[in-house]
Amino acid sequence: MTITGEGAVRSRTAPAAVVATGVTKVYGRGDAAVHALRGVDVRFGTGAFTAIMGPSGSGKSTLMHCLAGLDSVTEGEVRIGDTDITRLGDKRLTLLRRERVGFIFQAFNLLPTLTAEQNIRLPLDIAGRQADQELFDMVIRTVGLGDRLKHRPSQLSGGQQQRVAVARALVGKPQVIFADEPTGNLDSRSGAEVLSFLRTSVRELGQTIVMVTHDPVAASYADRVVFLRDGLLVTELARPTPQNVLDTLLKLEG
Ligand SMILES: Nc1ncnc2c1ncn2[C@@H]1O[C@H](COP(=O)(O)OP(=O)(O)OP(=O)(O)O)[C@@H](O)[C@H]1O
Repeated sequence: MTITGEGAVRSRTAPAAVVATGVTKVYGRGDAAVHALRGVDVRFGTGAFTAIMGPSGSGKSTLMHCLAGLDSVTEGEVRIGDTDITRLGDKRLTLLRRERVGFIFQAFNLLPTLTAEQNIRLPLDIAGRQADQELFDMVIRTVGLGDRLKHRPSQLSGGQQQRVAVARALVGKPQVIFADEPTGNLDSRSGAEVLSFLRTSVRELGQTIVMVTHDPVAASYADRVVFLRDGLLVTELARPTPQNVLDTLLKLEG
């Protein structure tokens, strides 16, 4: 496989932000057991934008939840930086998620009674951390929310709400952001805005992003796409385009 392009090279050569080794996940027991992940080895380079794709039921969400410490692994190891998160107790895992990981979900998960600005600052407030004002201002500028900071979520469009959620994930300077179908609830124009913003945060802030998506266009914003089938990582693409992502998916589904 030919790998060219700055982001694609960085995704392979940069020190890893997240590494999964031999990750298996079995839900249930006996006859009812579902082998959602069957031994996944994958690394995500620092400052790279990686998409996880695969047919329905291939294990994308399970993998993301295991990588983010939202679900336990059955076997294997997941490292975020130099921490093996599979060995952490609940308390330290909660702290690690709060301090070192950012999340963006399909449902924007904003608190309706707080303004956009309060939502953006909430994770820092909960962690008792001060926002880095320079970063905060830059994120607000880049995300184009300057005149919307005092609005509540119900007064914002879907695209603006998701941009608030992205800003909220970024201002904590997390080691990695996990995004689960971040454009799943958006029309294509708003989706493109959110994805461009994610790309900018990778390019300009060196943010590491791991995104699960069904959408070949969304995946084409990433530096690299890894593909799952039946709980195994089967192939990957560097410098993805909507067309080569779609072709790869069709092959996997065929
Ligand atoms: N809590 C659970 N209990 C039992 N089985 C589960 C659970 N969560 C997921 N699974 C099963 O694990 C497999 C992988 O599911 P997962 O949601 O990770 O796939 P996915 O690739 O994200 O799917 P989709 O694209 O449809 O969202 C599926 O067979 C699913 O039915």
